Amino acid sequence: MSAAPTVNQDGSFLRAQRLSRSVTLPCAFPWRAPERQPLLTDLSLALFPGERVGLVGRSGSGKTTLLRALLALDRPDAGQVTCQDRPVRPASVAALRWYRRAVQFIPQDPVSTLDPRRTVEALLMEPLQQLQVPCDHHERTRDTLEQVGLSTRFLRCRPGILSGGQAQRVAIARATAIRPAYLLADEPVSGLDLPLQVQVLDVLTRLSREMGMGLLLVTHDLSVVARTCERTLVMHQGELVEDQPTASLLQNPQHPCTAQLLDAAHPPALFQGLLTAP
Ligand SMILES: Nc1ncnc2c1ncn2[C@@H]1O[C@H](COP(=O)(O)OP(=O)(O)OP(=O)(O)O)[C@@H](O)[C@H]1O
Repeated sequence: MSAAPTVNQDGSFLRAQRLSRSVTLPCAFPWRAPERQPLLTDLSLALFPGERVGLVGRSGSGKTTLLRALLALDRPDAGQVTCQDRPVRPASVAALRWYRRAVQFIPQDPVSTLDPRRTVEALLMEPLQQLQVPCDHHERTRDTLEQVGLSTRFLRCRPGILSGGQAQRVAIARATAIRPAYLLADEPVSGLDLPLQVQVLDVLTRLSREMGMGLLLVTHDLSVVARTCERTLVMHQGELVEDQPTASLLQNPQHPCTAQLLDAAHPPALFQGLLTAP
């Protein structure tokens, strides 16, 4: 397990305060004033060290927009993101290196981000080199591959020969090799079949426990957070409408949109052993 990360004054690791962001919609009529569409409205949240938190909401509710603000990929119109008592906003690669070491990201369809020309070893070494992580990069690469349940014989392979589940594990290993204090994952299991979803979620949970790593898991599927997350946030039309321990949220949803998500949640496979450790 890594050393406890430095936190904000309020004990949180990552904090968003009153974030707002809107975009101007294209208008077909030049005589009309352009309309603004709010994407995030006065949104605040705090993520604590080692916590596994789900961020759910229907398609278009603003989850990815929030994630991009938390990752300093977009600048909000108002509000601030703070990590380790330092403001986080878009900046040069060098200026954000400290933050990229602390907070890593798994994008939607992470397998498509693996360069097919490179070996698994080169893919895992890349973030360690780019972020100048002070450790033996070969040793870290081997350890991380084993942590995600893959043999080191895969080091010499290229992504093309890996199965979907193996490639997904390599993508997770790329994000966790630097030992981030927090991992933000955008729909990391969408597009996988159910047994593979379970496998990948269990790898993420185990890594979070073993490394003391916090996890923000974005999904529209409540059964995914039921299996993985202790706390769940619900977004609706750019606002945070619920923030509850996952168990109480599932038993007693407060917002109509949470109830709708619950109705649409995946059939029982992922709910089996609900809220018990995988
Ligand atoms: N740059 C942009 N310009 C215009 N509209 C945008 C822009 N970025 C996002 N949107 C709109 O903002 C809303 C929120 O989008 P966002 O991708 O954050 O939702 P989401 O909850 O992640 O959806 P999904 O689950 O489908 O990925 C959507 O209506 C989207 O069309």
